[in-house]
Amino acid sequence: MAAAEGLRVRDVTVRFGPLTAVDGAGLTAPPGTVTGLVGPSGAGKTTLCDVITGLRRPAAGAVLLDDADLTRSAARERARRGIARTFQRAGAAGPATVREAVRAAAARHAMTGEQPGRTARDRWRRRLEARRDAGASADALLARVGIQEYAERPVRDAPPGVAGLMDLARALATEPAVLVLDEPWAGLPVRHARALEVLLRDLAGEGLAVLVVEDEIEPVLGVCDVLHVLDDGRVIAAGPPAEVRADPRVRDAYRAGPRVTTCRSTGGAGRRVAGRRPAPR
Ligand SMILES: Nc1ncnc2c1ncn2[C@@H]1O[C@H](COP(=O)(O)OP(=O)(O)OP(=O)(O)O)[C@@H](O)[C@H]1O
Repeated sequence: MAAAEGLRVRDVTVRFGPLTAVDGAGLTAPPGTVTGLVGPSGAGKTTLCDVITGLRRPAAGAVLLDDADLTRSAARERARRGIARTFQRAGAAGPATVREAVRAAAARHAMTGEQPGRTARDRWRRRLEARRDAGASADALLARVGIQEYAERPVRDAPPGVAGLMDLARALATEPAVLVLDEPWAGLPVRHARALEVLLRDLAGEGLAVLVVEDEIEPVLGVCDVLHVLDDGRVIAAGPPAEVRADPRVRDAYRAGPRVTTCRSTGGAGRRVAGRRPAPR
């Protein structure tokens, strides 16, 4: 069997009408590694994550996981193969508690994920056991991401940072091989932010390929092994975080000032101006 190579994204291009949001971008996120993807607002990071997770079909390029080409696979198939994701605006509506939301993810995974076993009967028995244990799994995951004290709160009342960690717990409930985290530090109090850094390192230590996406370089500087910088849809630098931060092209990209982009909320008809970003210090 081929060695696990993790996630490989090659030459991806996405267009929205006349706008090229992602322009031949590529990156790798190997197992056992925290990989960073940063770039000024509007650079194309979320669109690239959508391509990785199967929510958007690219005009060109490929997404590979180990030796499988997933470019044409549906989002559900990618999730089944172990690609999990959290979103920028996390959380869910409805009356469910934080614990119930995580338990439901664990129960769903118990019934749909791969289970070891020699016979179909063995595998079915394991599924039922895993579903029965989903509550205990949820409690362990909530403790792992550090939000057990919010377990009985309705999801809709969870502060944004807690909702993000709940989404992370739900993603971990699927026992992923690749974890794509879109702005995971948004809204997190300092205590949780530091704990998240440690958790991401631990997850990589357990063999996961972690891809963490942020606008700014600073939040990911201490946690990533490799950093990619996206600007105007192109990867302009990749390598060790400190070297990438010092790269003049990266400093220029962050200094470039407001970026005029096509506005999502108007279906591409309007324009918006992204805020000025401070250059990395
Ligand atoms: N559905 C869409 N229709 C039209 N334009 C879009 C759509 N989605 C994204 N865009 C545009 O594509 C470009 C890249 O957007 P994207 O959200 O991927 O950037 P980003 O780097 O994730 O930005 P942010 O950090 O602000 O989320 C932007 O110009 C954006 O306005």
